Amino acid sequence: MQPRPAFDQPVDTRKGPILYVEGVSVSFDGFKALNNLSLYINDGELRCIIGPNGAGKTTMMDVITGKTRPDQGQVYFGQTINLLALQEHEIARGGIGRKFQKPTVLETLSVYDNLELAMASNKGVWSCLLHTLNGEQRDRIAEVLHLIRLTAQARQQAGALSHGQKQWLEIGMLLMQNPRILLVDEPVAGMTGEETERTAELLTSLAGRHAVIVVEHDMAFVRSIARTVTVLHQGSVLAEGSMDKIQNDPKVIEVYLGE
Ligand SMILES: Nc1ncnc2c1ncn2[C@@H]1O[C@H](COP(=O)(O)OP(=O)(O)OP(=O)(O)O)[C@@H](O)[C@H]1O
Repeated sequence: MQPRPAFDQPVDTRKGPILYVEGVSVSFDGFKALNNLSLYINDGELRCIIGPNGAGKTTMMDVITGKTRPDQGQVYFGQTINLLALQEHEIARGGIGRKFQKPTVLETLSVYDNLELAMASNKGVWSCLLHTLNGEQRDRIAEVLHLIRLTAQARQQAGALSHGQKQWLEIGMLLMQNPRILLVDEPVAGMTGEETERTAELLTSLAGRHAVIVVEHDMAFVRSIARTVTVLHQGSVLAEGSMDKIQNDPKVIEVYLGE
């Protein structure tokens, strides 16, 4: 039940970065949603991406995950794996997981069954649920339940979870595939203050074992988790650095005050 590797070579991160986005441009009817965008993410780092509406954040994630093909540029997973040569499902199975804003958990199944299914996304639902798990697989589910703080809810129907818990379950489902990179889109939208705090703890605990790229509008949340922040504007990187550096950057202040 291990995820099928999409690549026949290991991800080469010996130079540091696990993701290279270089000179990427995407046009929609002549409008440049991404304009010569270059961005490097180190293995295991937690990176926050911010930017005003329409800055290109979603388009950037679409390019990394193979949903949108750029007109120009290169995207590499480690030094050798050309993501632009792969299909969306190959990229997902090969180690780049994406969490969309809206949770897609199976509401009538238990939390546990959702995680079990996520471990074997290429098998049928029933063959997976009828299959007996081995010890290693059970350990992995227990480990992920603990990480996402849903051990006590393991046998509950996913539909009965709070909004925040559903978001964590979805992150857990991605973790079952052991991704090297996790892309997380607005993880705390609609969450309570306490859920937001727990999400910050969860995402920071994942960094190190996974590279985590978080796109988020909530600046207080970004401040609470960010080491390095990248600001996108008009499809390019406007500024990059620590939260303090970003907040005092006149270009960034202008873009945000101009909104
Ligand atoms: N399929 C599309 N067809 C035409 N224009 C598009 C398409 N997708 C995105 N755009 C345009 O490209 C620009 C960048 O959009 P994108 O969704 O990447 O920005 P964003 O930074 O994610 O914004 P938001 O914070 O509002 O989600 C926007 O002006 C958007 O209208």
